[in-house]
Parts: sequence; C-alpha cells; structure tokens
Amino acid sequence: MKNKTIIVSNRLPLQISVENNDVKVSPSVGGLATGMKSVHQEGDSLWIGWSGLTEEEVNPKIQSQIDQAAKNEKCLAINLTEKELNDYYYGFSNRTIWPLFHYFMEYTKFDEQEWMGYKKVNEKFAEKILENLEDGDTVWVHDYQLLLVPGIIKKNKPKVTIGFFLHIPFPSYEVFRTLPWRESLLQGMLGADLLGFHTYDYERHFLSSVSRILRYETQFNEITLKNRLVKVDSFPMGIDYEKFEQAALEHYEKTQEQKSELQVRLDQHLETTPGSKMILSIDRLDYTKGIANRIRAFEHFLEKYPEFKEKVRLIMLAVPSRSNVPQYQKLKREIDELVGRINGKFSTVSWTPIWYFFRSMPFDNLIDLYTSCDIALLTPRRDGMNLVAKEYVATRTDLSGVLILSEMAGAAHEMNEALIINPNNYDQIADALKQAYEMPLIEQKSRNRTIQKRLKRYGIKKWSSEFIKALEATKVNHISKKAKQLDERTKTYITEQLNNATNKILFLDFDGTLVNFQDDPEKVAPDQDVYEIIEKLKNKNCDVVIISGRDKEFLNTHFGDKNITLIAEHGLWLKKKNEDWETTENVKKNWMSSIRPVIESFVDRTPGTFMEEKNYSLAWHYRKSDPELGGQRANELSNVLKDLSSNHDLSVLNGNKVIEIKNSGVNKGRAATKQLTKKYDFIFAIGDDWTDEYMFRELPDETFTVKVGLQKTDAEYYVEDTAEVKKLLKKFTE
Ligand SMILES: O=P(O)(O)OC[C@H]1O[C@H](O[C@H]2O[C@H](CO)[C@@H](O)[C@H](O)[C@H]2O)[C@H](O)[C@@H](O)[C@@H]1O
Ligand SMILES: O=c1ccn([C@@H]2O[C@H](COP(=O)(O)OP(=O)(O)O)[C@@H](O)[C@H]2O)c(=O)[nH]1
Ligand SMILES: [Mg+2]
Repeated sequence: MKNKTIIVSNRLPLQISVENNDVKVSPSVGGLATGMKSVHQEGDSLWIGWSGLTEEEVNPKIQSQIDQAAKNEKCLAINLTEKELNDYYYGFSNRTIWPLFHYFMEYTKFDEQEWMGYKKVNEKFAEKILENLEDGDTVWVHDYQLLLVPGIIKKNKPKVTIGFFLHIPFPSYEVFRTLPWRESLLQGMLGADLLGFHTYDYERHFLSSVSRILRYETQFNEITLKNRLVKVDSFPMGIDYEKFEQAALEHYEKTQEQKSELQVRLDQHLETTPGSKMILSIDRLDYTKGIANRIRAFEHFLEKYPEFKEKVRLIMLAVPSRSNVPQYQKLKREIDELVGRINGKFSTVSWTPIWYFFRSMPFDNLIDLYTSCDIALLTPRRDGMNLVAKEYVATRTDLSGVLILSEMAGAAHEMNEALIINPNNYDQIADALKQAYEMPLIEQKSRNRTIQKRLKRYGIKKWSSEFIKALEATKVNHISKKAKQLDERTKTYITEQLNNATNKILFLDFDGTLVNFQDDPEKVAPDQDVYEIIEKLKNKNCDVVIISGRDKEFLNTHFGDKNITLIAEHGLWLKKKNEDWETTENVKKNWMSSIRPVIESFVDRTPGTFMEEKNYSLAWHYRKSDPELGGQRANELSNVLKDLSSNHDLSVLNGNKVIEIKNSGVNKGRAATKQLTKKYDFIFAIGDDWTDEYMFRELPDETFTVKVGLQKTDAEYYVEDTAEVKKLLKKFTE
C-alpha cells in the first residue's frame, strides 16, 4: 500500500453537531481548516481531529453516523469528554497558549488542572495516531492545541518522520518564558523533525526560546539534539487561489435569479447610494482580531473626515468562536455595545454606518462580500497569518479594491502593496480609509496585480508541498552529510583492522569525547570505564595518545601515571610514555600581556564567562553564559582577536563554547602527525570539536577518523555521544 500522510489538528475540516438525534455536518471555519482542506482533498491522507462533539452527546447511533460522515471525508473523528474539552480546549489551549502567544498576557491563565487536561488530550490524540500509523507514513501535526503530540509520537516510534506547523505567532522569549510548563512544551514540539512557522520572526523567537530555555545548540535553522537534528523554517501559508478566483469569475456571470439574497441587498444599497463605498471586515469574533479597535478607528474616521458620512458603510462579519471562554463573551458584549453606540450616533434615516453580522456565512456569501466591497479593513492586534486578507485580493479579478491591513498580521510580511497600518493608531487608520476611498483605479490595479502574482505563485498547494519536501529532506539529513554514522558493521570492520595490525596508534580527545562537558571544567574527571579502556588498549599493544586542549597539569593529574602519551594545550606540550613533559614548539609568550586585558573586558561584559590561562595560550569560556549573548560576544571576540593577532604568529580557535588564542602552528593536527614516528598500520583519531578537525584533516588518509556529535566535520564517521565512544572503544578491547 502507498504511504500516507496523517494530518492531525484539533479541528477537522468538518464540523459535526447533533440535531434531533441526528448528526449535522457543516464545514469548519478558521484558516487552518479552510486552508488544509484543499491539501487534504487531493493527497493520500488521513485527517485526525476532534469531532466537535462531547462523549456525553454521543450514543451508538450518533457514533456510527459520526464515523461514516468522517470516513466520507477521509477523516477520523475523536470525541472528547466535557471535562477534557473544558480543560484542554476552552482551558489550556484558549485561555493559556492562545492569549500568551498573541501577547495578551493579562488574559493568560496558569492553571495546573487545565495543563493536566491538555497533556491528557494530547496523549489521546497521539494514541489515535499510533493506532492508525503504518510503516512509511508521515505525520503532520498542526497548531498550538497539540504541541505535545510530536514528542509523544517520537518517543513511541522514533523512526517516524514528523512535521509540525504552528499557525499562530510564536512569541518572544520574554513572553514565552513566563509559562510554568515552557520546557515540556518545547520538548513536545522538538519531537518533530521539521517545525514550520508562518514568518521568520516567529521562527527566530522559537529558536531563541530553545537555546535559552533548553540550552540546545541552534545554528541557523537547525537544532542539535542529543541524537538527532531538528529543522526549523518559515512557510507563509497561502490560499487555494484558483478556487477563489474561479468563484469570483462565476459570481460575475450570475443572472439576477441566480444571485443570493445577500447579493441582491448589497446591489440595492449601491444603487440607492451612488458613489458610496463599502468597507468589509471578516473575522472570527476574537480579541486578537482588533475588532473593537476597528470600530473605534472607523468612528474616528467619520469624525475626522465628516464628508464621508453617508458615503461609506462598514460591513462587519464576525463569526462566533470559542464562546465558552469568558474573554470572548466579554468581547461580544463590547462589540454589540460599540456597534449600537456608533450606529446610534451617526445613523440617518437613509444610512446606517455599520452593518454587523454575528454568524458564519456559506462560501458563496463570502464571495458576495469579497467581490462587492471596495475596501477590506483588517486590523488584528496580532494574527498568525490572516487568510481573509489573501482571499479578498484573490477575488478581485478586475484588480480593483484596496486592502488595509494591520502590520501585526503575518500576512503583512507578504503584502507590502496593501496599505499597512498599526491597529492601535486610529489616526493612521482614518487616513488610510480616506486614501483607500480616493485611490485612483490605476493605482489599485497596480498594487493588486503585484499581490495577486505572489498569492498565485505561493498558493496553498505550493505551501504544503514545500513543507512536505522539506520534511522529506530531513530523512536524509544524516546521509547527506559527508560523515557516515558508524554502524555495527563498520565498527566490526575497524576492530578487525586493529586486531590484524602490528603497529597501532589511537588519538583520543578528552572533553566531549572520553567525558561529558560540565559547567565547571575543573570538575570533569575520567571515570573507571575510561581507565579500564586505556589499560586494555595498552595490553593489546596499542599506543594510546590523549590529545587535548587542557593544560599539562590537568592531564598529569588524571593520566600522569598511566604510562601513555599525553599531548596538552593542542600540542604545545608533550609527555611521552614514561618521560617528562617537554615543549614541542619554540613559542613566544610576550603577546599574552596585550591580549589578556582584551579577553578580560569580554569577561566583564558577559556574565557567566571566564578566562583560562594556560602556559602558552589564553581561552575564553562561555558555556555558562546566556547562549545568545555568549554566541554574539564569541563572534565579536574572535574578530577582535583575529585583528589584533594578524601580525603575530597567533591563531584563534573557535572550540565548543570556547575561544582560544595561541601560537600558530600549534594544533592537534601537527601534534598528532609528529607522533607517527614509525610505520603505523592502524591509525585512529576521535574528537568532538573544531580543534579536532585539524587531526582529521592532517593525519594520513588511511586514518579512521570519528567525530563525536552531529556538527559538520571532515571526519569520515560520526557517533552521537560519549556513551557511543565508550562502546566503540570497548569493542576495540575485546
Ligand atoms: O478552531 P477554533 O478554535 O474555532 O479556531 C479557528 C482557528 O483559528 C486559528 O487560525 C490560525 O490559522 C490561520 C491559518 O494558518 C491563520 O491565518 C490565523 O492567523 C491563525 O489564527 C487557529 O490557529 C486554528 O487552530 C483554529 O482552528
Ligand atoms: O463565515 C465565515 C467566515 C470566514 N470563513 C473562513 O475562515 C477563514 C479565516 O481564516 P483566517 O486565517 O483569516 O483567521 P483565523 O480564523 O484562522 O484566525 C478564512 O479562510 C475564511 O474564508 C468561513 O469559512 N466562514
Ligand atoms: Mg573535545
């Protein structure tokens, strides 16, 4: 059977309700459902989501109708109990994550019980997915209601490819950090192999939270976890452009009889008030959509420019949404009151400034509205994307119409040609309305032409195929790297080579290879395993070399009596078996006095960092610092040091959370090569950071080179972590 994609979201594209002990099915409202629906219709996919009903409402007859209705649409419906729905949907999803991620901190509730409910329902969704998952399937999870699902799936089925797309903004770290469950939510999301966001800003906010809260390494758009990489990227969601364009074209072809009642009323209005223009807004009744602002700005417009009275009408469609949440109820009252007040204030016998609909409308009526209104006024205070903006422009097949759009909507990033406003600046909105009203047709056309081209090019199908393509690519992430993961067969092969060789030498890096990192480097020490491995390798006639950036005192403390070769400070010091320490290079130290104060100034300015003074080098460590600041300062310091040292024989090394400056020509590659004093027929080198790359590059071609970790490398193979290193070395000793 062909592999399928399992789409998972809270809401299915169909909305099921019960009337007179029968199910009633209607399409869902909201950008996620309307957008993904087009993707689902064409692809080989199964969509899993909430039925829209509670278990309490369901009896066996209803259940079989639900199952059938869902099946007809390639869907699988999950019922939630009333309690689950309250804790998970009305609670944690829409009273915690939704307001917080939209920067409405004062609306955000932190409630342990709701969090437990959220976890439970995420597990329920994950179970359903696992039940329906077949080998080779891909899972695509959507949105903030299901942030924990990727993590649960990955834990149960590590090999499954999982994508996650967030349809709402990801807030700045300063906001996200206020969540008591921030680690769990991030860990849940990181179960995915690819994480998608609408805009680059949301993406970078997410990366910053990951690096600050979980302290994972993030490079460009890749997060390095212990045993795998997670890709992060932005994919601005598009619409089914052709569907809207086609619907608009058909709309214009309609005879009087074919027209909807709404359209007839709209036509009548335009006929009776020639020269007047209609302003449209469509959104779910949500405080993020800035509906109250919009009405107030409209009021300000009528006051500032009274000449437009009786010449404009605001047609406002607000779709009921999440009405069990108190803030939505409050908003409803506020809007009712505002509309009443403004209509009361400005209405004349022949004119009502605001036409307000509080309900959802069928697709055809939406097209009536889009095509009949000269101006669209969309003023969200925050909005992940806002598909209505895109739909409006797509239906303007004659290129007329002006879109006024809030800069706080994700869509504003792609719609520069719209009149972009700040939703809190009523004066600016009033001016934009005037500009829109007066905009020459030629200008409207030119703006819309550009937007339409873009919307057409990056429609919903392109969006989803780009996402799936990027998701597929994560499968070959490891393979496309130059280094190959060291599998059992290769381990056995290398061990055989070692066993068959006469002269064998092993270069072992210390930190990050034989031992794990700790915040305080002085606390790191080899464990019994490491010592045993070394003893056994010696017994097998191997020359063991510990090759490290550490100073000789440190290596002496831990390995001084082990009768092996030690190389300290990247090669500056050498201790041959049973001999004393010697310097290998004739190096100067006079540069240190001028570089020391520079590094000290970085220590002063960057909390959590410190300087290590070695005999012939200086190192600035930033592992404990704020990761973002540390990273920035590291770049800065490395540039400063490169400038300062250009006329001296010095080089600057970027290690694992350390910048080190030392004499050029002193590096692990040169130091290791110098140890090849006889004809070795087995050479092995293993290490984890930049400084080890010198070994990988400079040792002879026949060397078995192994990188620890997933970073880019010139080594031939890689292993994931220090535990793997030990397993490998133990195998050598068997
Ligand atoms: O399912 P509901 O609770 O009734 O809410 C409807 C949907 O609202 C949100 O939509 C978002 O997705 C759009 C498409 O990506 C985007 O344009 C918009 O800015 C978002 O707010 C929500 O994210 C969905 O999960 C809801 O189903
Ligand atoms: O009565 C309505 C009003 C709106 N919509 C659709 O709901 C979606 C709203 O998506 P948007 O991204 O603008 O906002 P969201 O509601 O997802 O936050 C759009 O596709 C609209 O066409 C609908 O199906 N019926
Ligand atoms: Mg190391």
